[in-house]
Formats: sequence, C-alpha cells, structure tokens
Amino acid sequence: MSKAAQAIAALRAGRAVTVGTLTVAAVETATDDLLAMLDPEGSAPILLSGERASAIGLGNQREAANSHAPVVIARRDWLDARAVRALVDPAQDFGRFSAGPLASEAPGDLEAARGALVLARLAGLMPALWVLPAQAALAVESSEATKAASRSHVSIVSRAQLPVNGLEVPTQIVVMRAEEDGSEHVALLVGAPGGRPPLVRLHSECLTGDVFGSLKCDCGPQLRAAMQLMEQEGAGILLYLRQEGRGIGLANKIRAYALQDRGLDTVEANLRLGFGDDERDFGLAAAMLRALGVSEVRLMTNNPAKLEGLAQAGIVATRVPHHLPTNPHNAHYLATKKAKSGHLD
Ligand SMILES: Nc1nc2c(ncn2[C@@H]2O[C@H](COP(=O)(O)OP(=O)(O)OP(=O)(O)O)[C@@H](O)[C@H]2O)c(=O)[nH]1
Ligand SMILES: [Zn+2]
Repeated sequence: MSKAAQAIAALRAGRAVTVGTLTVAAVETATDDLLAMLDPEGSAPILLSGERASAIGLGNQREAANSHAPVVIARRDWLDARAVRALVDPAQDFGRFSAGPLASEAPGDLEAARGALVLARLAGLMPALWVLPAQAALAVESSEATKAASRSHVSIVSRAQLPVNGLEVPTQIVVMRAEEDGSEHVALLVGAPGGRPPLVRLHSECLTGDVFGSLKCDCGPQLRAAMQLMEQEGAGILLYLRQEGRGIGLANKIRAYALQDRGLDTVEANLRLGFGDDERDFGLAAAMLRALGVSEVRLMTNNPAKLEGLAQAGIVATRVPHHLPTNPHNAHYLATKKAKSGHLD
C-alpha cells in the first residue's frame, strides 16, 4: 500500500500524519483526546483550502490570483477546538454571524499544505486540518500526497463473468486498483468490441442516483441508458469511477445537498464547502482504458472535461451526446451545469 493510501486511511481514522514538513490531523475526525496529547497548549493553527477561506470571508486578505491557495489561520482565545469545528462546518454558516476576527497567512510549506488537503479530500473529509507541533507520525512526501489526486498507475486486480439484468450479451466485470491512492474502480465489459472504437461511458459514482433512484441528478437514468445502448450495439465499456460527488466523497456530497436545501446551487455548494466545482480525475479513466488495451473510444457524455481529460492522457475520444429527459427536481441542477460548468447541448 502506498504511503499516500496509508495516510488517507489514517486521516479518516482520526490520526496524525506528516506531509512534507507539516504534521496534520483532520478537524473532522481528530478527537479531543488526540488533541490533548499532540497539542496540549491548544494552539495548533488550522489549515483551510483557499475556497473555504474565501467562503468564510477571508478572501479580502489575499490577492485574487491566490484564491485557490490554502491558508493557515492562527488560534485566538475565542477560537477553541469547538469554535474551530463550527468554523470549518458549512452547515453552521447560516446560523451565526460571521466569526472573527481571523487572520489568514500563507502556509510555511505550500506544497505540503496542498498535499495534505488532497489527502483529506480523498479521505472524504472536510478540507480543514489541524497543523500540529512536529512529531513522529506516518510520513508522506508532499509530491506523493499531491499525486494521489491524479492517478495514472492502475492494475487489474480481478475479473469475472457477470450476468446483468437487461444485458443479453456476455458481460464481464474487471476490478482495478490505483497505485497512487489505493482506490478501486470498475470496468464493465459489455459484449465483444467490433471493428470500430468502442462505445464508452465514464460514470462517476453516485450512490443516491445509482442505487436509490434520487431525482436530484440524472446519474441513474444515464447509467441505465448507457448500458442499454451498449446492449443495442452489441458492445461497450462502462467505467464506474469511484469518485462520488464529483470527487468530494459521499459525506461531503450530502453536505453539499444540505447547502442546496438552503438555496445554493450545485457549484456554490461545493465552493462553500471548500472544494472546487469539480475535483474529479479523468486521467484515471484513461489509465483504465489503457489497462484494457483501448486507445480510441466513442465517449457518451455532455461534459467537455471528460473529453479533455482523456485527450490529455493520450486517448482519442469522439463524443456521443448523452442527454436524458429532465424531471422537476433535477432541471435546475442540469441548467446550472450548462451555465456554469460548460456542459454541452
Ligand atoms: N458535489 C456534488 N456532486 C454531485 C451533485 N450531484 C451529482 N453529483 C455527482 O456528480 C457526478 C455525476 O457524474 P457524471 O454522471 O459522470 O456526469 P457529468 O459530469 O455530468 O457528465 P456527463 O453525464 O458525462 O455529461 C457523480 O459523481 C455524482 O455523485 C451535487 O450536487 N454536488
Ligand atoms: Zn447523481
């Protein structure tokens, strides 16, 4: 298991890790006991993503060009552990006056700060970390932590036949693992590819849409329609990428939904949480295709970022539009993706 994969697991489990020169623990999971042991003075500064710093009103302390750079916030008397946990939690933004005074500064080790925030995101946690006094902890190099966000080394772990309801052609499931972060992803190989580039769908995990039939998005219908089209053509490849919530994880996606319940749109909600609009990595999909021996595809999508992600990683992709009828719950979401995220007609 890579050091980054171990550090992701450790952060999720509430333990401290050292990234570059920074020893950090996640605000979301570090307990009072851990803090009492590792930061007895209660003076550990807080590392926040640039997006979250802007969301809590610290944007004017930084140059606009730097709005995506992480910041560190020094502790004050009023800013005890409880106040910190409230500060980093967007659900509490609406129930209080803005907290302060707060002063942000650039992290001493910017690359380490970025790497630590990548690990927190891949752990599915909020982008907020305690910066603890240096101590012995599981150590990861900054560059390794940062690279965990762009996975290009995948290997096939297991494969088997998988009869699927509605698919009359033989179907196989292939499980792959990425070396960089240890994450597992799936390829469903439908039928036997013919002479031309295969129909391919990159589907990002959406538990709510894929499993429960949520009407807030179009994921479930898109998934089923993609499989149907592959069945009609007699062949296709569905990559099921485990980057839930456009790469922020399930708990964070549901936090974003709670913000949408308060009136924010899908993009605003991600930013308020402290993430970019879309944190996904489509180089991963390119690596999976390469592991399957595929270098040219017909990609079913409306998202130009998927086409660009594959192209950058050397996979030739032409687009097959993939629109499904809207419903009253997802019409605004789909309109926002067109207006703000460049989705195609
Ligand atoms: N953060 C966040 N993620 C969401 C929201 N709604 C859906 N998602 C996630 O968005 C992703 C949807 O991915 P895809 O089906 O690949 O769709 P897409 O990027 O719109 O591109 P195409 O469907 O190919 O055009 C899934 O990971 C969902 O979990 C939301 O409101 N917030
Ligand atoms: Zn969805």
